[in-house]
Amino acid sequence: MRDLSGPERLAVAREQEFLDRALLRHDQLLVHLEREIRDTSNDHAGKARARGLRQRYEELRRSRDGLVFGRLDAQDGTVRRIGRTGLREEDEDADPLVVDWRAEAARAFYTATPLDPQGQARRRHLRVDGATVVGVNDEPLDAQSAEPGGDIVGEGALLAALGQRRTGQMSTAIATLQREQDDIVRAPATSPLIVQGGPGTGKTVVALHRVAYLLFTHRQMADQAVLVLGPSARFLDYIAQVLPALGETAVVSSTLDALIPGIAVGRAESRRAAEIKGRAGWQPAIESHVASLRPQPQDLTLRWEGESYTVSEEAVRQALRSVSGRPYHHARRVFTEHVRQILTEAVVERREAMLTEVEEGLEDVLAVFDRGAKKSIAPAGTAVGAEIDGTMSDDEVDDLRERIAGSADIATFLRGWWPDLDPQTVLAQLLHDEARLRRHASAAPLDDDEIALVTGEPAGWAPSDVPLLDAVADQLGSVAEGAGENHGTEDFVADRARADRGWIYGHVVIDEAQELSEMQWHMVVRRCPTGSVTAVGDIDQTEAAHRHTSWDEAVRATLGERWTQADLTICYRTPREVMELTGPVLARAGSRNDPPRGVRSSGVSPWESAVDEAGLPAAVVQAVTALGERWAGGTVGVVAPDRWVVPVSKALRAAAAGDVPVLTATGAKGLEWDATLVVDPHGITRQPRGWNGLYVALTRCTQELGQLRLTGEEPLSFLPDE
Ligand SMILES: Nc1ncnc2c1ncn2[C@@H]1O[C@H](COP(=O)(O)OP(=O)(O)OP(=O)(O)O)[C@@H](O)[C@H]1O
Repeated sequence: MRDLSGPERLAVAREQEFLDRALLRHDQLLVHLEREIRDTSNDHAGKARARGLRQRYEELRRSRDGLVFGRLDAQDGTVRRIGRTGLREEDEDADPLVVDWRAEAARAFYTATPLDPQGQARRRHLRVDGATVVGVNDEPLDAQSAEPGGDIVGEGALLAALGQRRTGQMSTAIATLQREQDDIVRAPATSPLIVQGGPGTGKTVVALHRVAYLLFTHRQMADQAVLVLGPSARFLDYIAQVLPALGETAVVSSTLDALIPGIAVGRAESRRAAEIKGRAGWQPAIESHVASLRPQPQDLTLRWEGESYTVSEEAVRQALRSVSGRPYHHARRVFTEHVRQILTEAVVERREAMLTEVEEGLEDVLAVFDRGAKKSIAPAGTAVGAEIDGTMSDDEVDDLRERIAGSADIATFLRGWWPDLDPQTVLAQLLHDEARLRRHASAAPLDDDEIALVTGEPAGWAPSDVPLLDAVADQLGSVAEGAGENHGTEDFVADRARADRGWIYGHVVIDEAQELSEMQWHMVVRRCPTGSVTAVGDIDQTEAAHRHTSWDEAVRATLGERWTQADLTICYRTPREVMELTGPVLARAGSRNDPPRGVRSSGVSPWESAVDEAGLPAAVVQAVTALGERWAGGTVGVVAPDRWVVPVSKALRAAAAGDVPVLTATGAKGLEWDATLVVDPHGITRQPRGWNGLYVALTRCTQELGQLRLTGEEPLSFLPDE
């Protein structure tokens, strides 16, 4: 620990005193909550209350680490402590002991600057180790302290956080969120928001902190859960700690490939196939295909209690028309209701006709009696006449309706005529039948080559089939009534949501959103039709097969004009020395954007060296070993073109060079290490969208970048600007 100056030592002692008090209160509140949970009643209301209390307990328990990390002194002398969660005093009317970082009252902590002090005089960041305050960083917020262009908030604390060794797990940034990030975290969530930012600008940080903020501010979102979509399982692993650390449990995180319960991707695919199958034109094609599978109008003859009843073709047509906008199985349910109603009416009508006949016959008989016996035995209006007056009572009709509704024979007959369908069979029918494909894809026709490629694909599902399956499943709807509606009995809403393809989420967050095809966008919108979506990404890092080079192109087919864009401009991860290399690479990737501005320097120059093919694996082992030693306690990652991944991994394993990941640029998306070794950078550029891939590879390090190129290739650092 460094020596503290006199004033800082005094400040540390004061903050320690406060932290001790806050920790004591924290522990008291936990005990109090435990007692409350134990004492809740066992009825429905009690259980719901206990669920809420347990959630609060969990949030509070996890907030002990980082309980207080900041302090804001207002110009009027008011002092507020900012922490991971809010803590109230015993006296309910008193000001809170600690303000939750997500509360409006904490906002100035992230946004006040000397040029815009928002009534504040000083911001203080606490450096805390366990339960001990080890230092403070103070930042005066008066106009004299203003620096031109100074847009970094709490610079000392931020640089200390950024300079730390990476653990392989992302950590929270609640103490040092920057102004442009905070604006996005707290932006309204009523329509889609797209956040464009270069590598390392904190897009993932912003996305995850936004989830925590939204769940805190809009409690109803916690009942619907929030969906977080990431590019790979490795990436989801990397961010897995952040939301629980922020106290959030109502979150489902997934890749798009794994989002449909029961469907697993079983094969890879060509880029061409992925591009073709990602196009928005599949949506109308699938709608048209599924619509064509509905039964056609015809006379339907049903048997009821030994008699036949025919629902005319015209009546069937009308009933079909009235359900045309609904998903296939849902439409069948409503259609079945119609038919049962028609049958009930027909049975009633026939009964009544029969009863009328019986009554008329009886009257004739009575008349004969009357004439013969000269006396009346059943004058009109007596009990006999009321029972057999040609109409069925309401109770009788209700009973009939119920029996028809419960009739297994009628249900089986209608299911035979309008059968259950499953999404996988229906999609396979479309994909492997050329004539059908041409017919239904007429709105966005595929050319002959494209048709041949799609119909010739092997069995099993590739990633681009998943959104198609989802679209089919959506058009079909669920077979069982009530499925897909947001209810169930599991304790955690996330478990219910995860198991239900049709779940509607309160909010959806997409990381690396630039990779989404149009059909994947459809899949997202289906899960949140209100458009409460935050998508973060960098259009310049796009590697996916689609051809979009702007957000507008990427989302026009699904979001239309209904979205706004926010930008992140400062790179927190990659040191300035490395960012300076990326300008020409970005230009070659076809971007018109400048790389983001690096906020910090690592003081380590990026390096490159050349090696021949045969010697490359050994050279990687040597370089990785050296980097591992230099960044001991941190992490090293290798990014290489496809063809080098296996040989380089083998060489590292054989040399027992530690647990160093060797990934393609695609696999490295969103990840970071203290040091990155980029292997055969020219090889990376020769892959499709290779310059974008190289841009990803170069921007993964927080400290040091090394490159091993093949002998004879130009050093990338000497690339001319284009
Ligand atoms: N305000 C902040 N305080 C502390 N650390 C931050 C802050 N913003 C970003 N970082 C750190 O900077 C690094 C990059 O952030 P992040 O991964 O969110 O960037 P990104 O924009 O998603 O990058 P990429 O496009 O490369 O995936 C991470 O280590 C993150 O913790």
